Amino acid sequence: MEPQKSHSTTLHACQTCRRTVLYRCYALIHTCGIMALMYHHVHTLLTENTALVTSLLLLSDVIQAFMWATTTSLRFNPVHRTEYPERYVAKPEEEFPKLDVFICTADPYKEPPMMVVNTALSVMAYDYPSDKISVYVSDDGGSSLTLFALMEAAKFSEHWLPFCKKNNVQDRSPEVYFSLLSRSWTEEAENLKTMYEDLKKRVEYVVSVGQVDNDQFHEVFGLWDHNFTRTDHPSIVKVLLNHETEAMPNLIYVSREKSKVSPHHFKAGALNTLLRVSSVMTNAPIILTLDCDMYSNNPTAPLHALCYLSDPKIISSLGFVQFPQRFQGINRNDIYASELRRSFDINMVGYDGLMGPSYVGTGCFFNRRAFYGPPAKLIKPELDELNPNRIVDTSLKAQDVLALAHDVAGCNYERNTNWGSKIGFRYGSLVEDYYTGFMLHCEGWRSAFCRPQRVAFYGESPKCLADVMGQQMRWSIGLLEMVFSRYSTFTYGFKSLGMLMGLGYNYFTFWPFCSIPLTVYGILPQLAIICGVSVFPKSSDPWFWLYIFLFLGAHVQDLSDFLLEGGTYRKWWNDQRMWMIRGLSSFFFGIIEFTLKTLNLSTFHFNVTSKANDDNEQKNRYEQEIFDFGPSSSMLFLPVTTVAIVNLLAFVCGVYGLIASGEGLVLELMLASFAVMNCVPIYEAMMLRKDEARLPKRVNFG
Ligand SMILES: O=c1ccn([C@@H]2O[C@H](COP(=O)(O)OP(=O)(O)O[C@H]3O[C@H](CO)[C@@H](O)[C@H](O)[C@H]3O)[C@@H](O)[C@H]2O)c(=O)[nH]1
Ligand SMILES: [Mn+2]
Repeated sequence: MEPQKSHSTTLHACQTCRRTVLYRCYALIHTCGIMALMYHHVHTLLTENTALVTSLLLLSDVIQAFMWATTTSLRFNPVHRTEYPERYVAKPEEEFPKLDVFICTADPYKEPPMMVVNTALSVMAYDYPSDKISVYVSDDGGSSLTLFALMEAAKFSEHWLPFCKKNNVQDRSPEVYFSLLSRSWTEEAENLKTMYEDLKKRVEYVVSVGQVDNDQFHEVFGLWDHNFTRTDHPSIVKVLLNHETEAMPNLIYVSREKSKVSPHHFKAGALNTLLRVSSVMTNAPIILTLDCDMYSNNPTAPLHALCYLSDPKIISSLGFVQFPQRFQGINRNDIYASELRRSFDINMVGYDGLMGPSYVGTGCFFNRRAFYGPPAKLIKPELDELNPNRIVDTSLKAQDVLALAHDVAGCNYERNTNWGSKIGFRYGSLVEDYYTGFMLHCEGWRSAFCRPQRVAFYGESPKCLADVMGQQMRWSIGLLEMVFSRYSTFTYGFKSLGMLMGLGYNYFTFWPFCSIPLTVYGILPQLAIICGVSVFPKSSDPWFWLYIFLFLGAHVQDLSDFLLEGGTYRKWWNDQRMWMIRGLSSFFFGIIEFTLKTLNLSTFHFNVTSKANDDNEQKNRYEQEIFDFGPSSSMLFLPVTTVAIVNLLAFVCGVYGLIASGEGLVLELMLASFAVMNCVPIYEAMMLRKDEARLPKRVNFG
């Protein structure tokens, strides 16, 4: 398809990917293949005496077919967009809208305060009028250490921001900038580096002793007395930097009130608090949400987002502009598939051609209005001060403004209001990001996927398998909460979004259910080999070729998606291996945890993923691409190791059978071989390795 002609005034263009036609044709063929397979199963079910096995295979294949349909909806109209920020910059500065940045942190030990500092500094230093930026940091850990670090950051920013702008520095996270040693330093840079290192020492010292010297800053830190705990404390709002006194961004520390008896809704609750506090103080029409590890790597990111968010033709229904999540320090072949290419790139391009990408919790610029009801119907909040269209003309340091800011950060504020249901980030799922984006799309908001050449944000990804599994288990539970909520992607989703986008949203919510086919295909045919019976058609049977075709078709297309969106063959291989491991651990236990949670037998919290990188051995293992099962390998790995062992046994039996009788169970054996190839790192960890990150015997043998 021809690229859209871009006139010199248009700020963005959109182009359909070239693969589209081919993909649509293939979809038709694959659909026929799936229907044939279903016919085959039903026929077998009715005519042969293998009810249990066939039903299990049928169930698995129905789930896989649905999964394939959801993926296919995202291959229906993939698009690539381009922005022209240089045209935006040509505007007079007065026309640049105000920008409120939200940064969430929750635990000073899993999320080191220096990380928060770097993220905050990197966005404060945006190529954007400084006095239009306000950075709000939400600290759910209620930690004086984080506040102390941010006070230091405020002081340092007065040197850092002018330096970046004067020298057109591209890496505006000081940690990144100063770690690039190959530069030839100017004296100015050298001085700043010393200043930064002193700051880092002070912050890290405070973190290591666990408290701030109370005598020195009694006025501020006096709040942290012996009654203060992270789960029980009053609301704190501190203006650390303020552009009324100088041409600097605002920097505001917020720790909402917590009490053990009020629900706080984890990150969604924190974000809603920031929505209100920022409304009261600055009420910028554009909001950027970030996790504390996601520092800015591209100083022009806001301009890219504004190419969409300022376009009068689309703004009335444009809810948000999502940037991909990218991670720093991923090892060469990405052994844990934590780049999540399918989630953060491939699928996004697909959604983008429908209604727009889902919200992924970080690196997203919102239209503030989107949090207050559908495009055509503003839902008024309970206070006039929270109205998204209000123009703020008072000082954010005025007494009444500060008093109200503390009020709206109170833990009982949301009682009997629309917050979390009709207004703001939505409650009820541990994947508050996916859920909120879904609800906004259902209301009629659209979104755009923005992927500038220079990556806009970099974050941390888990560096050991146990952490990856923990994260994905939390997601699985959150996704199941969505499936079984009133606004299920299955029912409400299809009704509100139509067929393609509805299917697209079910792609993720369906993840946990994939543990069923993975378990069945990981055990059943293998047991069949061991017992010497067949579950799949023999190689002389024409149905044999249908299996070959479907397997190859699905895998080759998956690989092609991967390569077309910038992946490599090795990363794809690791990605599909992780899919198997995740399916047998995170998704599997996610279903169990969710069931327990629904029956009130367990409470699963938002366990924050650790971003601290201080374990050198773990770091080394990661860099050498050695699977790290963590020091205390949990039950989580039991299904994976069981499947690995069963497959190895089946493989040996199968090969033996083939040699002994000349004719074997070809499909079953092919499947077992495929699984064995995937399980190599697991065998190594079980049998060959001696280091502390191997799998302990306890997990090997139950
Ligand atoms: O009670 C809480 C719990 C978490 N967070 C913050 O939420 C963010 C995300 O937490 P993290 O542990 O990093 O989760 P991930 O699994 O890495 O995050 C992905 O998945 C989450 C949903 O499960 C989304 O919120 C994230 O944006 C998305 O990157 C962090 O900044 C936390 O500080 C809070 O503010 N309050
Ligand atoms: Mn994260």
